[in-house]
Amino acid sequence: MLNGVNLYLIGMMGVGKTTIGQPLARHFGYQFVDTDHFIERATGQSISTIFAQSGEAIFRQLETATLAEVSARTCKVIATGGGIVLKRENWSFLRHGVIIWLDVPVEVLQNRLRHDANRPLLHHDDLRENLIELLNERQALYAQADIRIRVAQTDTAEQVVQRTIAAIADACEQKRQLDQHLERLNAEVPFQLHDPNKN
Ligand SMILES: Nc1ncnc2c1ncn2[C@@H]1O[C@H](COP(=O)(O)OP(=O)(O)OP(=O)(O)O)[C@@H](O)[C@H]1O
Ligand SMILES: O=C(O)C1=C[C@@H](O)[C@@H](O)[C@H](O)C1
Ligand SMILES: [Mg+2]
Repeated sequence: MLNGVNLYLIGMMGVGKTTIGQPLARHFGYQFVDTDHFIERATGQSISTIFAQSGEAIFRQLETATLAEVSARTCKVIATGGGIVLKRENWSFLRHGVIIWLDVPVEVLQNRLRHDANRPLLHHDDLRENLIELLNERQALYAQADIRIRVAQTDTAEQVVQRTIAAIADACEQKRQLDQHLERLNAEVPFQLHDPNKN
């Protein structure tokens, strides 16, 4: 169905990109890659340590280099870092594949991330405000995805996976129909070259 085209999962910290990406990859017979994990393995440092010792700008450079490397390959489900949408350059890689936004309400994220100490951009003294601020900055960027999956408080990971698979199938079918329609149009109205000898 996908012909090797990569799937990119985008969205805020804690939306479930890593959790959903693994079963999604199994379903399509794809390999799962997580850009955060890739960076941690390549540098031998945790994301928190990279932020603390080298700063966010260096982390973002590593993130873009990682995205470039994995985008050169096919048959991947790629869980991206929550901030991947921030750099325009990253979109040229994301657009190589199908981009899926996992859209989860702030209240749900707040619950999931309450006890998480591994995300350097989270301030636990006012987690809710912090998440709202980040989301305000990024919402319009996430919305550029090809597919938006709205996840409710009660949705299990398995339900989200099944809904995502169905949405990908729909998107592929729409693309197939559009291609077929364009092919028919091309056959009906052949492109005519201008003949300079005819007035
Ligand atoms: N549908 C779900 N229902 C309940 N819990 C979930 C669901 N999806 C993910 N979780 C839980 O939420 C937490 C965050 O999920 P995960 O680490 O997959 O998010 P992420 O998008 O990869 O975050 P990050 O951008 O920080 O890497 C995990 O503890 C995970 O088990
Ligand atoms: O939302 C973000 O900017 C981040 C999300 C995480 O996945 C990591 O990539 C890092 O903590 C930054
Ligand atoms: Mg993750």
